[in-house]
Amino acid sequence: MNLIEYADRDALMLGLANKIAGELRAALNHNDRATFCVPGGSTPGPVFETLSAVHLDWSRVDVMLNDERWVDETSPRSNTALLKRTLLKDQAAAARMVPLYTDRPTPEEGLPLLLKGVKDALPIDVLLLGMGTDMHTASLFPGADQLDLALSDEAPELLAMRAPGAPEARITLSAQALKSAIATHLLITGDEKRAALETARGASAQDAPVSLFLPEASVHWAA
Ligand SMILES: O=C1O[C@H](COP(=O)(O)O)[C@@H](O)[C@H](O)[C@H]1O
Repeated sequence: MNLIEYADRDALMLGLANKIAGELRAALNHNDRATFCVPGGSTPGPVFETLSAVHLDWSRVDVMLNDERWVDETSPRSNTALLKRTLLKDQAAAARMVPLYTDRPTPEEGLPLLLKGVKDALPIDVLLLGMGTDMHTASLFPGADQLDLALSDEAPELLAMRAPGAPEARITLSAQALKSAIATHLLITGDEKRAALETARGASAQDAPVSLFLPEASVHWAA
């Protein structure tokens, strides 16, 4: 694990956005298209805002969420709506979004309609992950109903997920799909998440799903 500590959150968000932009540019130099896989939640907004103004050939970038809450875009909990508001505008409006939500009552019913788009976008070039204080990442939650399958080598690329710590049903990329990434970054802020990171380093993937990604990840932290 490569832990990078920043003087403050502004420096973190700017530094991480610049690093990701460089990695996307490098991927586009070698391939026709690049896949950028991103978290939702409350933390990454400023990174997305900075990236949205960066000049690169966004028309060749596929942007895909790590996971989505099964709510439509009118909900303040929609990761898709967050992404449209903060990243997919300005220069980055030209990027292609890979949907992780469709208007069906449950993720099980929606998943077959989304799977091909996800498969076509894999492997991931640049993976940005978030983490909850419970050490979940994407929607790989400790105690989730399909966690064993999602962490296994037999997992499909996309799974429905329900967990005691998650208020609504979810859809998530499996660990294997996320681990296809060439570059992996974990974005965390605050003392509580820093303490959770230290706990995760010595914990199993069942107890701390984020631990699975730490060996390859650059972890970006500011208080
Ligand atoms: O529910 C989610 O939570 C995590 C962490 O979110 P944060 O609000 O603590 O930043 C996020 O990475 C994930 O994509 C999201 O669905």
